[in-house]
Amino acid sequence: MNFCLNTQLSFPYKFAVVSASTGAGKSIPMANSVRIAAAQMTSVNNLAVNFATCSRLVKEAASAGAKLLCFPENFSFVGDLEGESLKIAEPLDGPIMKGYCSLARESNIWLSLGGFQEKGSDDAHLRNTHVLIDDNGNIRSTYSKMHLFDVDVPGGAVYKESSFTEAGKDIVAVDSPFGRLGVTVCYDLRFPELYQQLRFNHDAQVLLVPAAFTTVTGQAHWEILLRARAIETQCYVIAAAQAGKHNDKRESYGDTLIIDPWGTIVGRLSDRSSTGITVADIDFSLIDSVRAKMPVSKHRKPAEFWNRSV
Ligand SMILES: O=C(O)CNC(=O)[C@H](CS)NC(=O)CCC(=O)C(=O)O
Repeated sequence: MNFCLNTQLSFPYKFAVVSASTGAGKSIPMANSVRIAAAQMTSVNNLAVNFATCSRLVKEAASAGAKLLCFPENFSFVGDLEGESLKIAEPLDGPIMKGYCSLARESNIWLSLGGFQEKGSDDAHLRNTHVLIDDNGNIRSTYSKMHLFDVDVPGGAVYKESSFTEAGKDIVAVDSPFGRLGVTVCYDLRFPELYQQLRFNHDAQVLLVPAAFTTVTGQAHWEILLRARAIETQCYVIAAAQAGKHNDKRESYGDTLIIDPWGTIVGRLSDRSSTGITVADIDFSLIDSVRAKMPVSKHRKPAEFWNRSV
């Protein structure tokens, strides 16, 4: 086993990051860290095709030593026509989710499924639900997207997510081998208060932001927003993205990113429109050192400070 030494200069002081390599070119995570991966894909309106893609990416992630693979919003289906998503929406104990639970169990890997079309409270609505599955195939948490994308994208399409989707109301943070995960979806990214809650009231260390950003807004805002969330919360951010043309009407920006708590991009695919994975090690000592050197949790004003009558 040989050791490769790479010194990360992104922090205000030099520190050596030593990662062991197996000699076969595959490094293994440092002592106080764990390997994760984020997937990028172009989901289509075919459940079996998307499941096959996800299965292939799971194998890639597992062979890279990742213990968690994060998939983007709409991983299992992107509708072509109006209402197609509603037709395939299922409950969490339906065949679609059962298939992904088996995939997690058989591959011995945790899966973050960034936006499952979960059957809603009536036939006209679904929930856009982020499902976290452990490596035994058990559902560990579900979070339904809180902020719905009702937006007239400048120079792009008009979206009305609330016309077919019910908004979630619950903030979800869950303990895992990858730290305490703050669970969100896509458009939530634009609402910093959710991430402030996840960090400061729910002790999140790693924020999950699976998405299907439009090409117009992705070009303008995707990386900036993600790096801002990582910096202001001092958390890792794992942002698995839909990429490329889903059909003749819909295209996603892509650019799957993994960002460390200092705001440094530590994972990215070279082609933001390709299908594949990017891998990074969650370094818990980096989270602790960033937070110790810049104790924003001690410096921030309490809620009552802002609500006081002046
Ligand atoms: O369509 C679905 O099934 C799931 N929902 C989505 O993918 C929605 C559109 S309806 N997309 C976004 O939220 C993109 C946000 C975005 O692009 C931004 O915030 O800039």
